[in-house]
Amino acid sequence: MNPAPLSGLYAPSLSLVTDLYQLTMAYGYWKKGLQDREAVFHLYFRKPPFSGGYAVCAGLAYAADWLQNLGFSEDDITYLAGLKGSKGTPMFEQGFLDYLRDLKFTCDVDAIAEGTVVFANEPLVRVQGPLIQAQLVETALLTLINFQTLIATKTARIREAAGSDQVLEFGLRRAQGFDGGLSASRAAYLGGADATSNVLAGQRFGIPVKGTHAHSWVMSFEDEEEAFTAYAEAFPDDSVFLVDTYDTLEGVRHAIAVARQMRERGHELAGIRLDSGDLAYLSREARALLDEAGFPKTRIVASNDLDESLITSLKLQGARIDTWGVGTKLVTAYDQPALGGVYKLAALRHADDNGWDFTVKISEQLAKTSIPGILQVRRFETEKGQARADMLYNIAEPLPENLTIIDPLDPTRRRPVRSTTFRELLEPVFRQGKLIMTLPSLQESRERVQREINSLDPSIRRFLNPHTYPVGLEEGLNTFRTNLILEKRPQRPA
Ligand SMILES: Nc1ncnc2c1ncn2[C@@H]1O[C@H](COP(=O)(O)OP(=O)(O)OP(=O)(O)O)[C@@H](O)[C@H]1O
Ligand SMILES: O=P(O)(O)OC[C@H]1O[C@H](OP(=O)(O)OP(=O)(O)O)[C@H](O)[C@@H]1O
Ligand SMILES: O=C(O)c1cccnc1
Repeated sequence: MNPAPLSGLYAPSLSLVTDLYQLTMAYGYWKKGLQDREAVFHLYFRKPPFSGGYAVCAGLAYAADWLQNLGFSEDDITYLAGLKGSKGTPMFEQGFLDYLRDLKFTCDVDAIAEGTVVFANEPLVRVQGPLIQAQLVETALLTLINFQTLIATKTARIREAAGSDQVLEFGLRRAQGFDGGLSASRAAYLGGADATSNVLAGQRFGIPVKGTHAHSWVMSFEDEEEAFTAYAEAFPDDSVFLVDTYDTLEGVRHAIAVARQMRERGHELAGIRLDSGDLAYLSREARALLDEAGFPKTRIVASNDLDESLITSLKLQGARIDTWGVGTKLVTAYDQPALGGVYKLAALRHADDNGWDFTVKISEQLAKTSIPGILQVRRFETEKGQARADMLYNIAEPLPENLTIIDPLDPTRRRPVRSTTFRELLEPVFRQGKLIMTLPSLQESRERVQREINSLDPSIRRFLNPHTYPVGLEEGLNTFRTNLILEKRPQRPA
């Protein structure tokens, strides 16, 4: 295998992108001599975002880039050496700082490919290696994967609502900072947007860049016709006029007048954009005016706080919109601005022999109780590639011949597995710290998203009260987990 060189393409090599507690724990492990004890962590979320039925996995390319460059620079070490505890003494002793200076990433990492549809409790990333390293990478992995998975999922929903219409991502100005904007543009393209207005995302990732013009363009001329004419002179074959600065339908008439002059010079008006008012009514009226005037191919672009539910509603209202410009609500994931992905310890190598101690974090709610083991996700499919059910199982234990999956939240819900067609979702990405996966291109991951979403039943894809896709624990894993919970939870007398 010959993995693509990443080095800094996605994530700058900033190993201090972490929470202080990762370093204090690391110091503690080092002092106790536990730094090299082998550990396994899983990164997963507990509920798909937006009250939806699925999520689209994203961010692995960034995570792989960041992991590949993990290491503490002289500047990092100097900064850490200056950190003081409450008594004014150095937080970390010199021996530990020397250890950090020489630290190289040596873990195994398995992950689900970007663009795959994923569900609650499924490890998107599994990290196995020295405890100190596997713990240190938690924060960065969560930062990168939570946000991009969230935005890719949001965009997949917007793409679902838009059907085969064009979707343009316009969010940079409303994004959470430069990087929020850049990684949102990448995740949005992966999730199904056709292009972005974000020029840096175009340069960095090869995403097509597209756009129209602002109201200020119209306002800086004497009148609308003059503004449109001037824009058409600059872009005779690529003009999309924003028609709502003063009065939308008057604006459409002015656009048509300029389009006629353009046609005389051998050019066609590409489109108009509506950015306010009743987009259903105005798009129908605009379409009628353009068609009557002989411009049936001039596209209608709409923008203004759009999201998947507004797009669905506008389509139901018979809107005649060809292109949806979506900004704020996409890049900020407005209705659920964070994915609550977590990173939990699931196994520790015995101190004295080669076996494993599987670990569980217990919670009052079963939904928050973690799953022990070294997990793999097996997706059972029909012959035609429709996803039927997913099984989480512990690769450290043998699988029985007859498989049964059990709902982790309700052990009375069990399903025998009949399907013999399956694929294992977690794939090797790093072995002993070396990137061994040839990461797919952004384009390939984008195509995967649409294939993956098509593999889901419409009942899981719908926005309102989607059906829950079956994800179960393999029977042996379920029994093991139940017993482990019983063993760890104090049995208080009633
Ligand atoms: N037909 C429609 N049905 C439902 N929502 C619509 C419809 N048309 C537009 N909207 C949405 O309604 C919201 C408010 O739009 P509206 O144009 O009234 O407000 P605005 O942004 O303040 O406009 P203006 O710039 O004219 O003040 C926007 O999110 C817009 O996308
Ligand atoms: O509504 P969103 O989904 O966030 O899409 C992006 C918005 O950004 C622009 O507005 P803005 O008022 O910033 O600038 P403008 O003068 O170009 O309209 C554009 O006109 C959209 O309304
Ligand atoms: O090109 C556009 O029309 C555009 C770009 C950014 C934000 N709103 C609109």
